[in-house]
Amino acid sequence: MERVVIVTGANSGIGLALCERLLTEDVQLRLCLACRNMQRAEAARAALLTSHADAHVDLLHLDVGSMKSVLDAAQEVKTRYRKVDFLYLNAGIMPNPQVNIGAFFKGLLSRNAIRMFSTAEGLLTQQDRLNADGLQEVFATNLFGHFLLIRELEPLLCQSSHTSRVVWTSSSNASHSAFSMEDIQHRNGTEPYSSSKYASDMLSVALNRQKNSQGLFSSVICPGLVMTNLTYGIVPSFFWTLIMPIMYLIRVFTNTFTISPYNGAEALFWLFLQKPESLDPRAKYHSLTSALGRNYVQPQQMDVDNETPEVLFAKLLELENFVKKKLKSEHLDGDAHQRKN
Ligand SMILES: NC(=O)C1=CN([C@@H]2O[C@H](COP(=O)(O)OP(=O)(O)OC[C@H]3O[C@@H](n4cnc5c(N)ncnc54)[C@H](OP(=O)(O)O)[C@@H]3O)[C@@H](O)[C@H]2O)C=CC1
Ligand SMILES: CC(C)=CCC[C@@H](C)[C@H]1CC[C@H]2C3=C(CC[C@]12C)[C@@]1(C)CCC(=O)C[C@@H]1CC3
Repeated sequence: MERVVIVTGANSGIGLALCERLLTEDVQLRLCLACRNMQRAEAARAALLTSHADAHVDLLHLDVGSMKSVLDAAQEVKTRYRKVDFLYLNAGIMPNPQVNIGAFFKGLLSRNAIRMFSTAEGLLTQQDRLNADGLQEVFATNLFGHFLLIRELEPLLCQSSHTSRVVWTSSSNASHSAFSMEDIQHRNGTEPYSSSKYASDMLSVALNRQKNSQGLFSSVICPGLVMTNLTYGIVPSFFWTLIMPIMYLIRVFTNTFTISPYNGAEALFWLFLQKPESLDPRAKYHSLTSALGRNYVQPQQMDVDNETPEVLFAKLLELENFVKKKLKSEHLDGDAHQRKN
């Protein structure tokens, strides 16, 4: 039977590069691009079909930052497919990023310069906002929408007859210190991106603990520093072009400067080829590119303890209940309003 692969945020950057690589590997796949903007999704589909004319590429409307959209999309997936083999949780945002220039120059002169270039630790802050569901937008998009999607697709992902995989596009910028269990949405800080990515690392560990026995395996990757719309939002593209020679020089010292979306998708693609039983549930798989341009994947243990992931999982379940109740009551209010008029 053909394998079903769903990729969120598939219309650009690392997600689109992954789709291209998956079809090159297996043109028999049923590949589903889950995107919030259907025009961009159509364009991505057309681009994929240019190089893989016989491919089966489906489109799914999914705004992973809107809980109603996630529930509707999951319903649609359940009517279309009988199983999901791979669910790539790749959509992500970093709104209003600010680079701390002072910290950058200080870091440049310190012993931690290479670490700073690979993790951006202490360099970046963002300004988040509330979305229409009353959730912090970065948390909702990067983590909670994906959590809800997994929960809704459990009947297709947790089947004893075969294994399914979820793969999180996390980041080296995920940071334990940015995350607080008392403020999982990061309402009060200025590093919502680091917090959401750290939460995805923990959630993956919790999912493995709870769902491996039901045939569901979760993995985490970091694509390295890649030139995409996300990074062009941090520093304009002309600046990246100007400093590109310096970027290739830095690559000599840190192989985390993967730069192209194709290279960045290395770990996502590599995981597609692996048997889930052979993977380490506590590892983050890094896409790396050597100074000579060779792509490879290296696992690194995540900074996650044994208990905290379970606490986060329980908190997310609570929030799921709350959000679903709220959506239901809004729906009933809407119906009553319509009957009145
Ligand atoms: N670039 C980098 O250096 C790094 C990126 N990452 C992660 O890689 C992932 C992919 O990002 P990247 O390719 O770089 O950047 P892009 O901005 O090119 O891709 C992000 C994708 O996510 C989609 N997306 C954003 N919000 C939503 C939403 N609410 N619902 C559905 N789709 C959404 C975007 O759609 P649209 O086109 O409509 O905006 C786009 O397709 C992200 O999770 C990011 O955090 C991690 C480490 C480094
Ligand atoms: C000379 C030079 C390369 C200057 C650029 C300085 C910074 C703008 C970058 C240094 C490390 C980068 C980095 C990211 C963004 C741009 C930097 C801060 C990310 C945070 C992008 C998104 C991620 O998920 C991880 C990246 C880590 C490294």
